[in-house]
Amino acid sequence: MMVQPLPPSASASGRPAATPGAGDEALLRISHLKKRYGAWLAVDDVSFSVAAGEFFTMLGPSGCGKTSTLRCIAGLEMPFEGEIVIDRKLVYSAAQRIQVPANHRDIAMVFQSYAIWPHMSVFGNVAFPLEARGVRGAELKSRVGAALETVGLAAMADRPAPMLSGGQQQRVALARAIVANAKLLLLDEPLSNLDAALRIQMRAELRNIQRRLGATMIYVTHDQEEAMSLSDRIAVMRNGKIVEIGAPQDLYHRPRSVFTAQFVGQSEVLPCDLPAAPAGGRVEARAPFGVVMCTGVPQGIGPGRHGLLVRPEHIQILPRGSVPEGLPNRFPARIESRSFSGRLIDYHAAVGASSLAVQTLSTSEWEVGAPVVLHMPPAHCIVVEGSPG
Ligand SMILES: Nc1ncnc2c1ncn2[C@@H]1O[C@H](COP(=O)(O)OP(=O)(O)OP(=O)(O)O)[C@@H](O)[C@H]1O
Repeated sequence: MMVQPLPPSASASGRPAATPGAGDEALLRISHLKKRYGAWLAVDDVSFSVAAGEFFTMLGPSGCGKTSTLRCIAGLEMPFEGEIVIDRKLVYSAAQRIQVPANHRDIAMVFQSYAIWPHMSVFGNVAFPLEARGVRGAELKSRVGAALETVGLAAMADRPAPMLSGGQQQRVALARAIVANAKLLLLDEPLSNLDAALRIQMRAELRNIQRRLGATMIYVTHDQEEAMSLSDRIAVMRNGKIVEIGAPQDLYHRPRSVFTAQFVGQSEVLPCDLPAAPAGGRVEARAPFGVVMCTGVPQGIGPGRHGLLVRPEHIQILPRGSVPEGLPNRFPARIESRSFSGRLIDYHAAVGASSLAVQTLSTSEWEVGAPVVLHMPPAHCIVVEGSPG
């Protein structure tokens, strides 16, 4: 293994070393990673593992440290603390003063800008990483052909790179990344320069390619829909730290933190008070408009100020006067606004001094000003850690 000594300023973390042990199946393991630009701490104690064949996404707002973390994995940035292990090889360790150069890590990268070479053909672009490793002749032809086949560009091998659409250029970049069979594919907002329709089409293609190849992908995006549709697991990031890691469904339906609840799904979170700790997975939360029975309570939440999340599609609008007796979480409300978008209608309803977003199928319509009852099923009333700002 080629090892580049770290400069004398790189310090040991003092934490227990996180080297891979016997039976460790993670393809990538990052432990307590920190990266600074001058005085700015861009990556602040980031740790996670990614299994072989997993599609793992770092999601967060602009400037939260996603790209810096990805570039540390690639060896394009020098952290100052922590460890990175790729396929059981220690490629970075502050404690052991190890920094394996980018070209000696078993990775390939796809950038937002595609970074394909305009003076080369499609074939030339995809062949480049193999030629750099000494692959020639029939093997080169067949491996480039297979990569182009995978991304649907086999018929365009001879076309000059500038004579391609944005989506086709992105496919070339993807083919170039997969052609060398690197252990780990790193993708930094690869779809963000494409128009909306093509982005959605490429999402599906990317996921299919990943599944077919069984590739391990680390993906960076600030687009929560993209992250949810592509990923096996998502790390939600904020201010250089990981807030929460989970499967898309879990982060959407059972987020732990106010930040995740708001960022994933773009829902409002209301302040609430828990007078007592949950018992048997149930708790009564005091929201601004009344007491809400919640059964969606993450473990470890205690009494005090928290956030209450009810996704708009989980709130039912019922006519006043015909609400079944004994139905929990019924609140009189008035429709404030409505926005028709074809299959769905987005409402805002005033409940006490609060305004709640409600989304229904357009098969049921309510007029602005209509007096209604909002029903919030307890299983969809989620208490999250932290207080909305
Ligand atoms: N080369 C650099 N020099 C100085 N500061 C940098 C450099 N690169 C990134 N930063 C800063 O580090 C922080 C994290 O940047 P990073 O690019 O990792 O965030 P990001 O989450 O990927 O953002 P985006 O989605 O906008 O790309 C930001 O505040 C950014 O301004």
